[in-house]
Amino acid sequence: METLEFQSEARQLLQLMIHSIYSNKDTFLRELVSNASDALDKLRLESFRDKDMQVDTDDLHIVVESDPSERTLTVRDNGIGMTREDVVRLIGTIAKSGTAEFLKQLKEQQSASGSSDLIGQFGIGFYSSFMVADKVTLVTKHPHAEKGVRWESTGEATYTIDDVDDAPQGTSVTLHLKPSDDEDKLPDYTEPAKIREIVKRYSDFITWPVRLGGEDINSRKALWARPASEVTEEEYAEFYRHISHDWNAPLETIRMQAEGTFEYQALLFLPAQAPLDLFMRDGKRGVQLYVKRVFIMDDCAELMPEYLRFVKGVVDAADLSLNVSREILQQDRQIQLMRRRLVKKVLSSIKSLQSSRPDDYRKLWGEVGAALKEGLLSDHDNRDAILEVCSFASTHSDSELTTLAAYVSRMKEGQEHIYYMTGDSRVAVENSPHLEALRAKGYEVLILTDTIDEMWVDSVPAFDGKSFQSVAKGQVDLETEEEKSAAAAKAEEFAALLEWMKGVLEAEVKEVRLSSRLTTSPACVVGDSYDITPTLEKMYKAMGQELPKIKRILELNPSHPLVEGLRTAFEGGERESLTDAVELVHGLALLAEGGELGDPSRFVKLVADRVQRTF
Ligand SMILES: Nc1ncnc2c1ncn2[C@@H]1O[C@H](COP(=O)(O)OP(=O)(O)OP(=O)(O)O)[C@@H](O)[C@H]1O
Repeated sequence: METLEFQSEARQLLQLMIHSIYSNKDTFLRELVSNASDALDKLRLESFRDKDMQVDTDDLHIVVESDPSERTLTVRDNGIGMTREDVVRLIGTIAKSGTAEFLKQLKEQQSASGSSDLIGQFGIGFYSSFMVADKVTLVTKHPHAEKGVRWESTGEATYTIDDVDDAPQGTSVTLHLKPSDDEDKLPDYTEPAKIREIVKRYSDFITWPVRLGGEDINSRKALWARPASEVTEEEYAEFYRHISHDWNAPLETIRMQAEGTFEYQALLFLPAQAPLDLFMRDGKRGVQLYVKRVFIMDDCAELMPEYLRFVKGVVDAADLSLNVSREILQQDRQIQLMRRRLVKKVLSSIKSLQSSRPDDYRKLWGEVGAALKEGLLSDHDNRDAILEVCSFASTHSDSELTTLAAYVSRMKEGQEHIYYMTGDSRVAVENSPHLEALRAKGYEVLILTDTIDEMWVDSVPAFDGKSFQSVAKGQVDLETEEEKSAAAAKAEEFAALLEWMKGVLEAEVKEVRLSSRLTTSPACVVGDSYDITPTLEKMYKAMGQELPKIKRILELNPSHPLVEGLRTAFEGGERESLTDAVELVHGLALLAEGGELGDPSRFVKLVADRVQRTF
């Protein structure tokens, strides 16, 4: 027999369970039944794939047994079981993404209010047994392992692990229950009526029989196969928890049914809270594939595109083979058709949420909007539908986001484009000089600060016939004919200075020109229409991509006294001290947009030098 230590995160979680004041302790049984059900799914699937595997799949089931005199409760399945390595890895450590984050939140919340209700928002799994038991024994056997394994722990720092010669197929988990105690809200879990009640409440839809005293106690009716009118909100919520491990109720339930040549039923959920792994590299997609009520696979990429990875649920197709593989799914035209319909349905559900339950829509957008926007790049067919459900910050309101339709409805007479500016933060964008002329004209500007925004704006041509125009790129055409001819005259006056400045700043900029976007600032830097933005440039560099230096354009405000002064001095023949001044103007323009200076120490020296001369 070996004694091993729990990994430190696992230990923390166990301590939380042992000392849990979480009021709903009944849920431990749901977790055990849910694990058993997954193990049965896995065994059946393996046996389809590996015909030589020596397993008995005739009567796959879950048994719950209690012994009031010993005060034990056992949940047993004849599923896939675990090898010794599995037990150490799966039970001794917590590999689940988001656990560290959960523990951190829990600590913060505990220090704030002393409550631990957050436990209820996290899939707590096997360890939840320690809410009700002071010792847990697990015996398991995997079909590929010669011997079984016996694991035991009191939930303190260590557990023991030992070989077992005669373990049956599958897993049994035996809880040595704490004494029942009404005060501590700890009912007697050895009582059959209590067990029956909990299984009915949480696990009724489990596709495998759950047996108690030789009797099946769950109805096993797949929710998606029952008439919508018969399924209660609670049942949907329980099912959602079972498949998503999200303890919040779903924000929206979507049902779909297709009959005819290719029959399928879908039950999908939109979350009230983003999955913890939404932006993690190995994050999962949430749709499971069933064939005629039989679980086939998790995380089915062929059914839901990546940008909709927050959608959880089940698709049950009637006409596929139980042996269906990912490769087959990828090539199947019917599956592609089905996926297209599922995507359209999800997008239209979000759209109707937007109009019928705007608060819920806003909540959803806040949680998953950044993922949804990825679809603007990857899903050209549905681009318009995605644009319709997008919301953005804008100069119209400090706190409320706007849809594009609302933006368009507020467009000023003569305004042709949807103006936007990308940047690191709202403050940086709002204070940037690029916005000045648009502000003066009363034009609204979208403020785009998500990383993904930098990318989709370049590839999405228009919304409702109005093209997207960056206020920090290209020429911003805001002038009337009169203003244009005045500007042409000004350009003439400044031509020599601009040419000379371009020479001075040759290493930094590709052009110096007069601006139509400035009203109060002396200068700003802008990109050409097809140049990548400084933020994107930084991102590519951070990913290790070598890029040629991207020169931008310096724009001057001809009515600013500083710029006027430059011209006067230039015409007076001044060159040497003007060179420094030109460098300073360029540096100021970079700082004003929240950008980075090429050579900060030189800039500081130039400024210090100027300041000194004022004494
Ligand atoms: N009855 C069982 N049979 C086979 N494997 C099991 C069984 N119970 C647990 N396991 C294995 O142990 C792992 C950890 O279980 P645990 O309940 O802690 O987390 P989980 O089920 O992965 O996630 P969650 O708790 O969020 O549902 C499972 O993923 C599974 O691989």
